[in-house]
Amino acid sequence: MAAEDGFPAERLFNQGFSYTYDDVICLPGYIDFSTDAVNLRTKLTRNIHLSLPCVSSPMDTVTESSMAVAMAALGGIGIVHYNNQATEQAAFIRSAKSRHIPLFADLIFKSPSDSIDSAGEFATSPCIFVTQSGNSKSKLLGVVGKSDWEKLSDKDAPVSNYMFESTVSAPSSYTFEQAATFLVARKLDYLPLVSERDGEVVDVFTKDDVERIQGYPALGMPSLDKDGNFLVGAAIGTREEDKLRLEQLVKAGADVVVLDSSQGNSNYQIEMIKFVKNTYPELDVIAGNIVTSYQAQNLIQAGVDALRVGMGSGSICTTQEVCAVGRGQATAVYKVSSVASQSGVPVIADGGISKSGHIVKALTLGASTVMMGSFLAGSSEAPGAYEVQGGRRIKKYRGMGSLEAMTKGSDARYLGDTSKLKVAQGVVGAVADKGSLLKLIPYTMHAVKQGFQDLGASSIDSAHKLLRSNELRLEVRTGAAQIEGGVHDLVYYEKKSF
Ligand SMILES: NC(=O)C1=CN([C@@H]2O[C@H](COP(=O)(O)OP(=O)(O)OC[C@H]3O[C@@H](n4cnc5c(N)ncnc54)[C@H](O)[C@@H]3O)[C@@H](O)[C@H]2O)C=CC1
Ligand SMILES: O=c1[nH]c(=O)c2[nH+]cn([C@@H]3O[C@H](COP(=O)(O)O)[C@@H](O)[C@H]3O)c2[nH]1
Ligand SMILES: [K+]
Repeated sequence: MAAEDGFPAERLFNQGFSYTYDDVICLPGYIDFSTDAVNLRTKLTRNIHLSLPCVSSPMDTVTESSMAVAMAALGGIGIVHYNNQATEQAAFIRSAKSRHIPLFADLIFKSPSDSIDSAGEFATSPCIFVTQSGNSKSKLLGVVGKSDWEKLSDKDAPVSNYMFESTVSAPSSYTFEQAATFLVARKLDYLPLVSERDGEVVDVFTKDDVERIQGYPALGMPSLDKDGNFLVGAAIGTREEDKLRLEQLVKAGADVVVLDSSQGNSNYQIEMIKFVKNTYPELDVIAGNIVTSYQAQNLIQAGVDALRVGMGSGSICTTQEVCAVGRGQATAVYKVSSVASQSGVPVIADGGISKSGHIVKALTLGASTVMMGSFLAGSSEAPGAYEVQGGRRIKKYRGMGSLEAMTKGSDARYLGDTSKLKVAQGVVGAVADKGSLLKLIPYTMHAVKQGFQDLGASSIDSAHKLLRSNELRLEVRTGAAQIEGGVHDLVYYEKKSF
């Protein structure tokens, strides 16, 4: 029996302090396996398994179709936001479910009689597709490549005059490897991927994409539904109209629904959980957000399949300042998961993740997955374009409770209902460019595996066993210990993570 050292979680988190990830530190355990032997396979909900514990947040600057596709391709999942009309949210889900490759081309369509005004029209795609309707909802007639258009003498001519009609395409069911082989073998610059069902162009795959994706770490096991399509989640609210919204989302193929509120322990959520469970018994429901055991018990009793934990911990959140309600995220995750684990309900640690070490702590303190907003919002798969500010590439990131997001939401959801008083619980800001998720997530997960190895946990389950058996030992870091734990006393340094 080893000498008593450090505190077990149940003692550390019962002293009346609200701790966040940075306040606590895990003491190392015993290593008898390699980093590569660490398996991060986990559960999002009672019935949904993921090969990575990563979830993207339902925010309008984080998760639309490109994010959902990339997250699922990596083995995590994206939750599509609902700050829009139900038809738009359903379209994001349909689009993500129709893809098999983590690409993010923003396709441009023209009808045969349209012309192309400027090279700027090719900004997001190397080619422009021509269909009868001028949108994706009809069969592909031809393609115009940017370099071909630039060589034209009469640029005002309708595209039908010069489009390339016998375009080579591949079925949208192709995997990355199949499509890459096809493109390389035929020496193509780009390859449209076309739905076998109706001939619609689902995506376009370029030579650059092949090279880019081949330069990233190998994709792990993707998150797929029973038909082999990517798993995609969707968020909704708890109002009457959200029931109608949900009907459209389920038709579009949503695999799981998140009831998105800042304080989930309400009659509105409990009623909605019951409605969803009665109407769609096959659909898993994630409720929240919550931070206490009491809140957890209520939602578990109502029949939730997972709990989303975090109130005011998010990078853009001002809830604790405005409402004086919430909890330090480490305490919240530990307390909720202690109750939820007794009923087999997985916990999603939502908000406050800015480093791989935070992910290690969240999972070690009982969470099965982490949900991230700011960590992912600077990736190329997040919605919106990059801007350059002070020589840095940045992307906009905003809270869903910011005035700006609420105004947009009310316009879309409540058809311009501006009569309600709105008080912000979030801010509008920006985050730094992080490149593609296809690189960011594998490196981050490798760092998490290194943390697990140090702890002596070869899986998320074994980390939870160490926690519950009190073998996991923790301590609170003083302010000085936190400074010591970071980089210090250097005149100059460059921090490059991978
Ligand atoms: N995790 C966090 O710390 C926080 C997250 N947020 C995010 O901001 C967004 C908005 O959050 P909330 O303001 O909590 O949204 P919400 O729509 O759940 O709640 C807004 C207000 O409407 C009320 N309400 C909900 N359903 C109702 C019904 N059926 N009938 C009557 N009243 C009803 C609620 O009680 C609340 O007062 C969400 O995306 C949320 O995730 C906002 C603040 C904190
Ligand atoms: O108090 C809040 N006001 C807001 O406007 C807001 N918008 C999002 N969220 C929550 O923050 C989480 C993302 O946090 P991170 O950027 O730290 O990952 C998200 O997943 C949400 O739980 C909000 N909280
Ligand atoms: K905060």
